[in-house]
Amino acid sequence: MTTKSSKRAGEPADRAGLAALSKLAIASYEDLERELKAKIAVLEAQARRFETAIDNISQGICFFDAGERLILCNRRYAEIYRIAPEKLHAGVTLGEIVGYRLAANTSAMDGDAYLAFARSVNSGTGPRNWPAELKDGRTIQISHQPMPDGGWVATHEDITELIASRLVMNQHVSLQTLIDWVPDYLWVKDTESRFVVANRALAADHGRQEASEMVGLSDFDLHAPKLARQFRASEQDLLRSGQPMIDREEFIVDASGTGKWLSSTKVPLRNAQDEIFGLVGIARDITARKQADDLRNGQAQILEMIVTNAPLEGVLERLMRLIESQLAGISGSVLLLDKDGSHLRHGAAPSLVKDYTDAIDGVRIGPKVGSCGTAAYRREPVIVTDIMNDPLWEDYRELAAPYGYRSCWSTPILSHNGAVLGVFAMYSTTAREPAENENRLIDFTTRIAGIAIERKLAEDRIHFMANHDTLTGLPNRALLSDRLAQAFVYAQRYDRWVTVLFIDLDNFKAVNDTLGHNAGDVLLKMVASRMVGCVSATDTVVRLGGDEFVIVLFDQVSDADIGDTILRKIQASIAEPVQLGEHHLRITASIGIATYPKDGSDAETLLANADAAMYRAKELGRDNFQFYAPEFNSTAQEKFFLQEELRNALARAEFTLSYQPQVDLRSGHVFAVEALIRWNHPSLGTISPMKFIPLAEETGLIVQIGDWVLHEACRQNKDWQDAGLPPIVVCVNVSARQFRESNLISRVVNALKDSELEAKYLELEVTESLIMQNIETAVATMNELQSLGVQISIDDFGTGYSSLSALRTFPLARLKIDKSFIKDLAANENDQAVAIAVISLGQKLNLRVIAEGVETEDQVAFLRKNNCDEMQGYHFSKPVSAAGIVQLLNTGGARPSQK
Ligand SMILES: Nc1nc2c(ncn2[C@@H]2O[C@@H]3COP(=O)(O)O[C@H]4[C@@H](O)[C@H](n5cnc6c(=O)[nH]c(N)nc65)O[C@@H]4COP(=O)(O)O[C@H]3[C@H]2O)c(=O)[nH]1
Repeated sequence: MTTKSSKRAGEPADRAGLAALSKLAIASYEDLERELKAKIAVLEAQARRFETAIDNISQGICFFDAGERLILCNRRYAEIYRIAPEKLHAGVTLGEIVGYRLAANTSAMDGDAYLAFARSVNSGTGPRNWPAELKDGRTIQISHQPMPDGGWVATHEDITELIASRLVMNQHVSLQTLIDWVPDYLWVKDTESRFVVANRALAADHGRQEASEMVGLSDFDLHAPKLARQFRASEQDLLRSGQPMIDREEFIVDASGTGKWLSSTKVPLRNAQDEIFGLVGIARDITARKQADDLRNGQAQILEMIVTNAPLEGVLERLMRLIESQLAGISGSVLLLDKDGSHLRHGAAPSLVKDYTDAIDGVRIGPKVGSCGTAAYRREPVIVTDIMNDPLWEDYRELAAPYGYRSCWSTPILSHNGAVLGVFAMYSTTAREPAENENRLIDFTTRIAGIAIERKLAEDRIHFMANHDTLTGLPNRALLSDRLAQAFVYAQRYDRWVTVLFIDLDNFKAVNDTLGHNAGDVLLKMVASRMVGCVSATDTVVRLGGDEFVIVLFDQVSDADIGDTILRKIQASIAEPVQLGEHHLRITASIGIATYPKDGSDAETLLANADAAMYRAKELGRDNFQFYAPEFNSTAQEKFFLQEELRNALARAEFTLSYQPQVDLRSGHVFAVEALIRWNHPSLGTISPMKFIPLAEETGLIVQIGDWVLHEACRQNKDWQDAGLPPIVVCVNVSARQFRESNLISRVVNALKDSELEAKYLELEVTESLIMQNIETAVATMNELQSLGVQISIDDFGTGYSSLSALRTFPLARLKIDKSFIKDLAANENDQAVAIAVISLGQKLNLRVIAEGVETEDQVAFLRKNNCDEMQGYHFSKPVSAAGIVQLLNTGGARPSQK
């Protein structure tokens, strides 16, 4: 414009100039045009680059002028809204574009609403961002920037996928969060058993801070190779078979070194094509439950051990192992109270160092004896949290120090009635107090240990009782066989002898019967302990039962020593006087001796032979000992033979009665006879009642035999009377067994009835010991007999231990001084004293007294001098036949009975 106006003003002045000017102008124009074209080319290149750039950005972009006309938009904008690009030329209005979008279903709202919204946005001065959700379901993020000239520029970005992936991301994040909250292990593994997903619990227990650190690891990175191989093998099986693994119990050791039991479930993962592409796993820590199960099972197992009498050491050791399996870093120990009640002995401590347990074995209980000795002393738990500082450990610290034991919690083990049986202790190598679960286990353990120990003690007691005599505490017959077997083995090995003494107390029965069982028991205990005192610790004193004892003398060089030493010692110690209440007595023994191997090479034979020797000693007057000789066995055989013969003797009428006269010492008249039985055996000849009456008592035949004697004596007496002889009393011996028979009275009545003898001519002789067996019944029986008119006398008086007060209540006619006191009457002051005492007792009780076994004139003189009423004995007459009595009565004269 400036160039054109200058050319018109200079034309009239210079045509050449004008031409030149024209040339110049043309030249300038061409330059200008060239210049402009160049500039346009540059601009066009820039615009192309701009358009190319705009067209190639991932966002849609559009420029609008103030009149809402499109200045420019890129290809992406057209794509986003699905509008043909040619429609989006410069100048097209926003309203038209909204129309295209409505048609393409790419508008977020209808046309007017959209225009109103766009204008309101554009009325602001600042940029705005919003997501527009198009009707076709996509989401477009729009950034709107108003321009100063009233137009605007906006970018449009299709964020549909982004949102979707964010959603996925969010889901993923929340899933991780979720599984991280789960206290169980959760994981997903690929087909190579590598972790793809893991939760925090799994990661943390395997030493990883973040769950993501587990991704890519395998079990070989977490566990020992063996365990990892197992896991891999089972997972590969699962992946191959497609079979899930449900609740399998697995043991692992985590990164802290703690062992854990897991209950694991693993399930294969399948894709849409049903192909397995991995597995998902969940594992729950069941260590606590497993421990509780183990505890329960262990407890059941231990109780079973207790019930089945497993050795106590085994039970306690199992118990210690059980509690140690429940607690980390704890060693258990049980100490048992020694029999002496003041020391603790090693019971079980499988995890304590042996040198240490040896050192404390036998520790004395007391107020300052570590934890255990003090706990037993105080009978209450003693919790020492630091051995190194606790005053209770002052004297024992050095023992524990080398092994690092720092705390020791001891609890006394008590019996059901509160007696201390031992101490249970838990040792820890850290100085601390027991935790709650440890306290529970202490309770549990002391209870179980108490049951086990008590049971063992009871079993020991039962075993002791089974093998020992309860009264004396001596081994019994059951243990005797064991001891003899041991003794034989020893004797064989070392070429020694074993000697068996069979000991039977003389007249013990009389003590028992007259002084009562308590006195008898005291005597037996005393004798037992005396015998134990006579032998060495390796020998055995056994009570067979009753008053029979056996002593096994081990390790004998020869039996020659025995007679001089031990035998006399035993005899003397048994015979030492004994004070039983008010009674002072002396008991003797008959002893039979048999020696292994010469008298028997097995227990049974040896004992039988010692027994036979003892019988021999009895036969030889008691209070002596006899060495076994083979012929003694014939005595035993003879006894057996006699017993058999005795059974037939009544039927074969082999019994007769002899009668021994009884004489009044003052008048010299026979006033009674004692009926004495005789057995006339066809081949053995006459057998003494001393021999067969005890056999008859043993077998019970005495009842029938005694009945026969009663009938025969009454019949004979009545015969004598019927023959015109002066009436006398017939005395019949009644044995203990007969006296106990409930029908004794009726038998007596029958005998009197059958013989028609008046009751006053019958006297029954009973022994003192017989009455004392059961005083009340005896007195009742005697009263009944007395009411029949039958007299009663006490035979063998002085040998028993009747108390005077009891004697007073007996309905007696006579006392008979035993012939053992009469025998040495002249020389023995003791016997004289007894005889005088019995005579004066009779006088005091208003009873007649008869002395039996009177053989000499001296004895008669003594008895007369001491006012004894009557006598019986060889001095006057031996027992004679019934005919002999007739003769005697006819010649010697008889005086009538006083009754
Ligand atoms: N050394 C000596 N002995 C004399 C003298 N005077 C009599 N004897 C004996 O002493 C025994 C007296 O009888 P026992 O003490 O009742 O002792 C009797 C009695 O306990 C028992 N016995 C005898 N017959 C019977 C009977 O029918 N029934 C019962 N149950 N026992 C009887 O047998 C025992 C022994 O009777 P036997 O051998 O007949 O012995 C009789 C008699 O022969 C004497 O001066 N010196």
